This record gives sequence, structure tokens and C-alpha cells, in this order.
Amino acid sequence: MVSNNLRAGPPVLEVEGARKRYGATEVLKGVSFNVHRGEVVGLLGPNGAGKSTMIKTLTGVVDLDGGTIRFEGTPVKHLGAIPSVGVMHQDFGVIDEMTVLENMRLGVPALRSAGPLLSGKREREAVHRALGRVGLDVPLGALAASLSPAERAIMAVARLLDVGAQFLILDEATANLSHQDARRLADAILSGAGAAGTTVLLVTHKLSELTDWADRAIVMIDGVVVRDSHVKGHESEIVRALAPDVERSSPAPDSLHAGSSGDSGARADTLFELWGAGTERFGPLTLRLNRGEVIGLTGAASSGIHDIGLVAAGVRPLVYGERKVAPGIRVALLPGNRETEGSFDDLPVTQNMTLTALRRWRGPLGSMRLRQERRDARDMAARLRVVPANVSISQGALSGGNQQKVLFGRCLFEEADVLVMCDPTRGLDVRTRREMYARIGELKAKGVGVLVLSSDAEDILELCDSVAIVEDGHVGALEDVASLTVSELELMV
Ligand SMILES: Nc1ncnc2c1ncn2[C@@H]1O[C@H](COP(=O)(O)OP(=O)(O)OP(=O)(O)O)[C@@H](O)[C@H]1O
Repeated sequence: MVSNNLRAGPPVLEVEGARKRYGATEVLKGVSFNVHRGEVVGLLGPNGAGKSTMIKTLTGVVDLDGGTIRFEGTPVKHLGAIPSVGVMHQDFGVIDEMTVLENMRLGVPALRSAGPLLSGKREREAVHRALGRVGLDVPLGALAASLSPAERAIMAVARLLDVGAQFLILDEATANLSHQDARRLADAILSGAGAAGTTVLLVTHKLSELTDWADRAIVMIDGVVVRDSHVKGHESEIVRALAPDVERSSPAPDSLHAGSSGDSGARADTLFELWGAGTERFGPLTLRLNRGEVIGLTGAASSGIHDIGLVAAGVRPLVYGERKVAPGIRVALLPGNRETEGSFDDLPVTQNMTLTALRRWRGPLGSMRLRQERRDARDMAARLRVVPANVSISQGALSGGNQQKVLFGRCLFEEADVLVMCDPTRGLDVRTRREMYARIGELKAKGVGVLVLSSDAEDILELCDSVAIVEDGHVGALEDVASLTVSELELMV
């Protein structure tokens, strides 16, 4: 796919011996690396390795305790105020309620006519030019909310490049994008007019993005850089550095699908149905989920798949159609957007894990068995390898991937018959992703029915028996996953 034609120039960014601790926890233990002009460098590492902390020190969100940062040869405290540095996070910094034009002109000096009056014409021309540079053709009056995820991301890049950014830090910015959308974004950044000198530092867990896009990979583990090499020709060594035991811990496809073969004791009775169901965002959808079955619905995050998840879990009401849950069946939800839908930063990890299953720890007189609750949370954290393993700390002190493990632990505590999982592996490292697949395989083998709503092709291929594509809220026919390859699925989404 795209490649940055320019040969790597001198180092733009040099980080030497970066150290950072949060209280007693030393998170960065002397991190050193550099990034050359025109390079695309992937910063990778397991959940909790310190990648976000490294980016936060680079962008000035938190201060380093020790070490140095040099930008274009000059020592700096951080890169936060340097105009040629642009940072993009998962939400792209786009405001949904504003138009494309308004988003593009946010925070930049207004273009005026001769006097103090704003020149609408000059503003529109400037935005047209900026969007043209990244090949984005969207109406300037359209609300950002109406754009596809790829368009929103590309618009955000256009805005950064327009204000002179040449060094882009993408901090898991592609986590919510499908493979195809991430490619479009890469194309926009690296193939856009004048993009030859653009340098990219890319934090990602998606190995496909690394191989598609990056020249070099820096692997961090436990606060230090353990590997720094070109990507091409070193792919398997990079995977091994990231997850030494991934092959061993990877579940065999047969064990993942044991539930549907009937040899696991799972019965093929119906747990849950949607009949001609829909809201203003999707539908009509008819779907039947049986015991031990995993059904996937895939499409871009904006396609309505998460809305289907909320409706399926009974969290959001249907506008039309019917949702039928067999008597006594419990449905648990892993929400798609933990930041706004169910992760409570200020509450301890224990409560984040247990809050939807408190009945488990209720004593005979209704009082809570708090010690048992904490003990169970500690066991669950150990089982899911939450790091750090201290369940008394606040959820907000965990890395994103570890927060996701806590929410998965919450689903497991619910002992539900139906699990509705929206983008279950978002932000998970390679090994943890494999472990989650294995855990879901175990649930399936026990007869739990799982509905996976994911824009990640690997989730669908590893977990699901059948899949339907969702496009602009329209749900296609269910297809047998066994007949699909990764690339076929990626092309479909
Ligand atoms: N505000 C905080 N207070 C205390 N500890 C923190 C805080 N933020 C992060 N940590 C700890 O620092 C370590 C590194 O976290 P960081 O978010 O940098 O990891 P990461 O590599 O980005 O992980 P992920 O891939 O899961 O996003 C973790 O152990 C985390 O618990």
C-alpha cells in the first residue's frame, strides 16, 4: 500500500532515558528512541507497557521525571506547543454537532475581507484546498456526525496538515477504524499533496497496520524499549517480541467452535430473538441466537452495529419490531465505548468489575459481603491478567487495554446466558486478544450464546459461526464464517 517515498532523514525526535513514575509505580524506566524525518514508526507493546504514558510525556499532558526530549536537535520539555507537531487520538478531536467547515476552521485565525468582516468565501476556499490535499470530497455544510469514520479521521488529518503539522502522533487513533478505513487514512496522510516530508509516530495494537504502513517498529515492554527494527522482513520477530507465547496460548479453532458441534453438551435451543427489529439507526433485523452459538455483525463503527448491541442487550428501546428473550435468560453487555458507556474512572477496579452482578455478594439480610467481593475481583483480575493486579486502585489508573479486561471481567461475573460484545478486543494487545478469544470459546462451549458486533475482521473470523454485514443500518444475510477469508471479510466491511 502507501509508502513514504522520502528516505529517512536526520532524527526529528530524539528521546533519551525517559523516566516517569505514578506514585510507587515506575512506568517509564529509561526509554530511548528516535524518529527520523519522513519515517512512519510504530510504537507497540502489550497493555500497560507505557505507550500512552510515553505519548502523554511527549505531548506535555504529564511531565517527565527524568531524561530528555530533543526536537529537530533542540532540547524541549515536550512537543505540545510546537506548531509542526499534530496529535490525533481515538475521537479525532472532531465535534459531531459542527459542520465540516466549522470543524476545519476551529482554532485557526479567521480569514477576513478587507475590514473586520469574516470572509465566508475565503474560509470555504481554504477548507476546499485543505480537504483536496488529502483527497477528501465531502460537503462543507455537512455535519461531522454524518461523515463515515474514515472521512472524520481524514478530515482531522486535513486540519492538522492545514495548520502546518509535519510530525503526526497517532495515539491509537485507528482503534475504532476498520482495516479498510485505516488504509484510507494512511493513504490520505502519506499520499496527499506535499506529504513527502510527513513523519508519523503511530501507536497501535493492530499488526496489519504495522506491516501495511510502518517503516520501523519500536516495541516497549514494561517501561523499556526491547526492540527497535525495520518492519519489513522482521514481522515474525516483532510478533514474538510482543507476545512470546502467543502461538502456545492461541486457542485451536476447533476448541473455539466446540459449542456448535454438539459434543460439548450445549443444546441448540433459542436464547434470544429479534423480529423485524429496528430503531432510527438500524433495521429491520431478524436474528435468532441459540445456545453455544456465536453470531457476528460487522461493519464500520458508524454503520449502526453498536446500536444493535445496545438494543440486543435491552439497554436501548426498540422503535419497531420485537425483542424476545427466553424466560430466565440473562443478557450481559460489553459496551463498545468504554469511555462513555460503562467504565467509571473514579471508582475502584473492584466496583467496576462487580457493579452489574452485586447479587452475587449479597448476604442473607441484604448486606454486602465486601471482603468476598474484593477477593473475587482480585481472582478475576489475576485470571484476566489485569496489570497492576491491585483492585483497590481507581479504574482511571489502568491503561486502556487493562480497563477493557476489567469490563470483560464484569461480563463474566454476570454469568449471563447471552453475551453481547461490542468491539470486544478494542485496545487489547495481541496476547490478551488471544486470551479473550479463548475465554469466549469456553463460554460458548458451556452453551452461552454470543453476539459479537465488531468492525475487526479478526474478531469475526476467530469467534463467530456466522456473520452479517451491516451497512448504514441495513443488515445483510448471515453467512457461514468458515467460508470466508480475512481479505474477503476486510473487503466486505
Ligand atoms: N494516572 C495514573 N495513575 C497511576 N498509574 C497509572 C496512571 N496512568 C497509567 N498508569 C499505569 O502506568 C502503566 C502504563 O500505562 P499506559 O497507559 O501508559 O500503558 P499502555 O502501554 O498505553 O497500555 P494500553 O495498550 O493498554 O493502552 C500501567 O501499569 C498503568 O496502570
